[in-house]
Amino acid sequence: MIGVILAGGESRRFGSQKAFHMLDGKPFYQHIHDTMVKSGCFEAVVINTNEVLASRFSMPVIVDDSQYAGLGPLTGIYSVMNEVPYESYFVISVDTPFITTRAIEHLISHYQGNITVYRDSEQIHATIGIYPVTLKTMIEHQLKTRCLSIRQLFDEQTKYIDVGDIPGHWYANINHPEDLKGV
Ligand SMILES: Nc1nc2c(ncn2[C@@H]2O[C@H](COP(=O)(O)OP(=O)(O)OP(=O)(O)O)[C@@H](O)[C@H]2O)c(=O)[nH]1
Repeated sequence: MIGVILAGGESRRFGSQKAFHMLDGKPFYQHIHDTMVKSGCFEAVVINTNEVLASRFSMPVIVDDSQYAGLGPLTGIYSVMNEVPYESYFVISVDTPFITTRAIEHLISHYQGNITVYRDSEQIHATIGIYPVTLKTMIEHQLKTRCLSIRQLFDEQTKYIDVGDIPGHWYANINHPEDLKGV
């Protein structure tokens, strides 16, 4: 499985690029990268971003396919599927810096070839999820037709795993600076 850190968004709500926001001496993206590597679950862990941000990372990145630049997370997933062909991809948004190895391992333990994502009582965490490569054609179709919601990929086979299975608020999604308070 390939670990994918999606880090090509605009961070409008946060006010500055979340990927580089420092938390305990490390930028968000580095926290997630270190946790994914530490989990030992991945053949490779890749950062995916847009052309503008690419040079700001301290490690090699996969840049969004220029045909679909600026279209959101689906562009990121599609670009990685193209550049790093593999069976499946564990996708994590860069604004989820508290992810733990336990949470990663738990989701993987439920994966049986269909989309597998976390959810809580209020929302589905589509960007803490596993996506098989078999979706690539459908993702490209969605990009071409500008159906840009990841949820559009979900079907009756999609598996939802409760975040409560793993204690803690490791799934906190940091969209605004205030979201960091009390985590
Ligand atoms: N590679 C890539 N990642 C993206 C793109 N758009 C969003 N993302 C990532 O997808 C995840 C979810 O993004 P959002 O929360 O929807 O948007 P955001 O740009 O981070 O923040 P806002 O501008 O405040 O909506 C984040 O990790 C983003 O970095 C894109 O066009 N390309």
